[in-house]
Amino acid sequence: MYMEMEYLGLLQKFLVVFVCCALLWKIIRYLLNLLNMEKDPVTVLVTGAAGQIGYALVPMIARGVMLGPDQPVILHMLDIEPAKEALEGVKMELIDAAFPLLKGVIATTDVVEACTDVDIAVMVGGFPRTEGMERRDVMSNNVSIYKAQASALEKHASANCKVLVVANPANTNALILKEFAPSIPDKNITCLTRLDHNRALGQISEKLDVHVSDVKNVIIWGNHSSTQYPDVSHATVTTDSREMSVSKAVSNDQWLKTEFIATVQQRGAAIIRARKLSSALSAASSACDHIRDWVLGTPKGSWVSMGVYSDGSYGIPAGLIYSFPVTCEKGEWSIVQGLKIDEFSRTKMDATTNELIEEKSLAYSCFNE
Ligand SMILES: NC(=O)c1ccc[n+]([C@@H]2O[C@H](COP(=O)([O-])OP(=O)(O)OC[C@H]3O[C@@H](n4cnc5c(N)ncnc54)[C@H](O)[C@@H]3O)[C@@H](O)[C@H]2O)c1
Ligand SMILES: O=C(O)C[C@H](O)C(=O)O
Repeated sequence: MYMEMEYLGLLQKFLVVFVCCALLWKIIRYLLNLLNMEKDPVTVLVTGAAGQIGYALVPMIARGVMLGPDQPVILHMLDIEPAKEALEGVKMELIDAAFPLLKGVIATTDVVEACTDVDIAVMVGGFPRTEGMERRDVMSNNVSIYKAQASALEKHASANCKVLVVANPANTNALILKEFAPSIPDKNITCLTRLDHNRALGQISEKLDVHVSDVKNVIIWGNHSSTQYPDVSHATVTTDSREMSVSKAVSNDQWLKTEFIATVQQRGAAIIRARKLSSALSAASSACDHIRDWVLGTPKGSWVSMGVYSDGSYGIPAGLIYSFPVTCEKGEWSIVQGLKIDEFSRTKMDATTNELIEEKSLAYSCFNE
């Protein structure tokens, strides 16, 4: 009898220990889950946020289109005094949309407040060219805007802040920003040519009547302007699980060398003619593609186009922000090396280089104004 009671007591103790351990394990798993679920928020600055691209872009960022569906974000939106009320309206809408990933919103006209602790800066605000305006006046205005914003980013943004310039002239604005933010690494300053890249994919997919995701490895070389060179000589298309070159699939060199190039080069102008406004939803979506691939990496076997600081690759002078084919891994881009450049491509790449050299010297001539 005594033995039996001792046995029951032991069993009871064992059960209590077992239940406690199970509970403890559940609590540990719950805490681990919590840790895994909640990444630290990334702070994203959008300048010119009250404008058209800004209005399309900020909800995409808040929905996770730019940084992924599990990445919380804090949005900093900057615009100028005349757009202050409209900017407040955008903030109200962001709050009303109740985005689960959106952990905070600042809407401000103060460049220092906007740039503080920013991890990613998307520079959409700038001075547009209006009818009858001289290129020099446009450049001079952009120099003063990008000079001030570069200094604020340099002093107040996160140490490894990644910058994407969208506002035109995008390549040269990015170069100005680089010049006035010397402590931001060259590799962190880029400009948007992904829209042109996506336009080139779109044109090929329409021509071949295939889905756009079946086409890859087009290249935009050079400036985000009508001198850019959309190049399909290394592009491929996959149909019925077979990959073949775009030039073979299209089988119309004349079209590829004339109409296709001109359509991509002039697409921005065609949209302005049609909408009486420049592209906004496609620009915003492409800006998300640019940052997403830069931060999270490009898919294996494919590249994208980014305006980056030239290191002299493919004979493009170092010191220009030029669009190259790049792959991205672990938050770093690298220019795709070793592609064969024929004479036709060389001529086109040089033409857009020359335009960028001219823009650079115009910008530098405004530095001391
Ligand atoms: N790289 C590309 O692929 C691409 C594509 C489309 C448009 N763009 C360019 O993007 C820019 C924006 O286009 P949009 O249609 O949104 O123009 P928009 O005029 O609708 O908006 C621009 C916004 O920038 C603001 N702004 C002006 N100066 C500013 C400053 N100093 N600081 C902060 N904000 C400022 C304006 O108040 C305005 O709200 C233009 O320069 C356009 O040409 C580039
Ligand atoms: O704003 C423009 O001039 C056009 C824009 O850069 C675009 O490519 O759609």
